[in-house]
Amino acid sequence: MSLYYEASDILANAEAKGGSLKNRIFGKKDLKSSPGAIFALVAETTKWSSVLKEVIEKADILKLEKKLTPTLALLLAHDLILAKKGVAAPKSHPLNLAISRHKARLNAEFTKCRIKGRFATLDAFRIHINAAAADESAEATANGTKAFHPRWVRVNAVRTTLAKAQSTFFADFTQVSTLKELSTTPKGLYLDEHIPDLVAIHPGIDLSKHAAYHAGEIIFQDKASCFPAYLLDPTAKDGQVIDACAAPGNKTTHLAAILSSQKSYGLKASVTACERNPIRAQTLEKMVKLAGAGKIISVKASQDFTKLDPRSQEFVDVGALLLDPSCSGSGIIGRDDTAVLHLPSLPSTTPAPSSNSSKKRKRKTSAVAKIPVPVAAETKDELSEETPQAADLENDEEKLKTRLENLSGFQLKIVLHAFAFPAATKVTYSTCSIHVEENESVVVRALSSRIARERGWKIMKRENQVDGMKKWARRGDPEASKVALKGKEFLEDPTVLADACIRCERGTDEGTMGFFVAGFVRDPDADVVQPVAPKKEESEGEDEEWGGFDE
Ligand SMILES: C[S@@+](CC[C@H](N)C(=O)[O-])C[C@H]1O[C@@H](n2cnc3c(N)ncnc32)[C@H](O)[C@@H]1O
Repeated sequence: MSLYYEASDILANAEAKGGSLKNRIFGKKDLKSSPGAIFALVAETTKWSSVLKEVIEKADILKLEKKLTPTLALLLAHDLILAKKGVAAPKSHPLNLAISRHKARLNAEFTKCRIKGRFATLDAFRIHINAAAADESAEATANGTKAFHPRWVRVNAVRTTLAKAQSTFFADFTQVSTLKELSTTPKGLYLDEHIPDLVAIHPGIDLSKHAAYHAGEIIFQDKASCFPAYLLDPTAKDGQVIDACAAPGNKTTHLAAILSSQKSYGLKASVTACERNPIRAQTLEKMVKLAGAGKIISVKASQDFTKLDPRSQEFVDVGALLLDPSCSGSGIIGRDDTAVLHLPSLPSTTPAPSSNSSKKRKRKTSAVAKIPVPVAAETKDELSEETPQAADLENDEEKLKTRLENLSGFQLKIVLHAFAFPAATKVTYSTCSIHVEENESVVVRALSSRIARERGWKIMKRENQVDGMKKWARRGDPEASKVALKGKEFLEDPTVLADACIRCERGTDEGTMGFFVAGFVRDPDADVVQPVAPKKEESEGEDEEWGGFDE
C-alpha cells in the first residue's frame, strides 16, 4: 500500500532532505498517494508516537512481524487504533494482515496507556496529546533546538574530490564564509573549517534526487558524525582498521575515503566493518557499494564485535579501531518541525541460546535477510537500536538511570574488547548521546580497567589530535570528568581529560547534533608503567570490568 510506504519514506528521509514536513511532502512530485493524506498520517502518527511506541513494544509485534519496520509499525498501529476508517489497505494486504493480527493486543496495550495517564475517554486522551505536541514545538523554538541546522554533505573522496565537486555539481552555488551567512543564502556553499571534504548547504536544498547522490559522490552526514573517523586518522601504517559497530556505514565509508585519499595507500581491503544486526548489515553492504568502497571495506555481517577473537591470526595487524556503539541517541535532532518522532525499538537480533534451535535459527536469519532495505531509507542512526528515546525516558528518572547503566556497561565492554587487539595503537569511542554516563564516565572506566593499565592505553590528548579536532573548541565536561576521576586522579588530570574529550551540542550556531568522541592511544614500544593507585581498593572495582577472553 503506497500510502504507508510513502509516509514511511518521508519520515526516514527527514534528515537527508531537510525542510518542513509540509514542504517535504507537498514538494514531492512523484507521490502515488494524496499528499494531504500522507501529511495527515505522518503528523498524527508523530504526535501519538510516544504512546504508540510503548504500545508496539509491549505487544512485541516487531519481533513477530519481520515485514514491519519501526516506522511502518507506528503508522499502521496509528490507523488501526486511532483512525476512524482503520487501516487504509485491503484486508488481505500483507501490511493490513501484519498489523490486524495483533489488533486485540494493541488495543489492550493502548487502553492500558490511556488508563495509566488517567484519561477517562479517548477524547480526553486526544486533547492531552494535541496540547503536548504544541508544547513540544513551542519549547523547541524557545530552547534553541530549532536553531539553524544546515545540511551537511561529505564529498566522497573514494569517488571524487572536493575540487571536482565544486566545479561540477556545486558550480552554481555561492561560497559563503560562515554558517550564519548560509542561513540566509539558499544556494550557498560553506566549506567546513574542521573536517576535510565536508561542506554545508542550506537545509531547504534537496540533493537526494541529484545524480551525485545516487552515484555515491556525496554522502549526507552530520558534521559531528564525521569526527570519529577523522580523529582516528588511519593511515596505511596502521594496517587493518576495524569499525566495530558499523551500520549504516557513514563512518565506515568515511574511513575508506580518508584512506583512499592518501597517495601511498592504493585500494586494498583494510577496513573490516562488523555489524551485529542482519538487516542493518544489508544497508551497510549497500552503502559500501554505493560509496565505491567495496575493495577497501570488507563487511562482517551479523557479527558481534565482542565475539571476534583478538588473538586470531586474522587480526594480527589491526592497528586502529573505530567504536561507535549503540547509545541512547539523546543527541539526535528531532526529525520533524512539529513534534519528535518516537520510534519503537527493534527487538534484539541475538538468537536465544537453545540446544535444538539451530535449524530454526538459520531459517529465521535467512528470512530476515531477504527483506529488501532501500539504502536511502535506512542510512540513518535513527533506525538503530538506539533510536532516540531520551525525550520520553527523561521524564522517568529511574527508567533513564537503568537504561544508561545498561548502555554504559555494553559500551565499556566494546571499548575493553578493542583494547585487547595485540597490534592496536589507536581507538576512537563515540556516541550520539549527551549523557555523561555514556561519555566521560565510560572513558574513565575504560582507562582504569586492568587491560588498559596492562597494555598502556592512555587518553589521546588534545595536543596530539589531528588539526581540525585540536581546533574544535567544544570539549568534554570538566565537572563530569572531575567526578568520574574522583579517587582515580593518578590516571589523568581531570582538566587534561576533559580537554581531550570532544563534544558537540545540538541547537548551537555550530550546526551539529549532540555528540561525543574521545580517542585512546598506546605506544607499543614504551615500557608499560602502570599508574599506581594511592589506595588499592580505589581501583579494584574497575579491575573487574574486564570480562574478555582471559580464560
Ligand atoms: C550508532 S550505530 C552505528 C552507526 C555507524 N557507525 C554509522 O556511522 O553509520 C550502532 C550500530 O552498532 C550495532 N551493534 C550494536 N552492538 C554491536 C556489537 N556487539 N557488535 C557489532 N555491532 C553492534 C547496532 O546494530 C547499530 O547498527
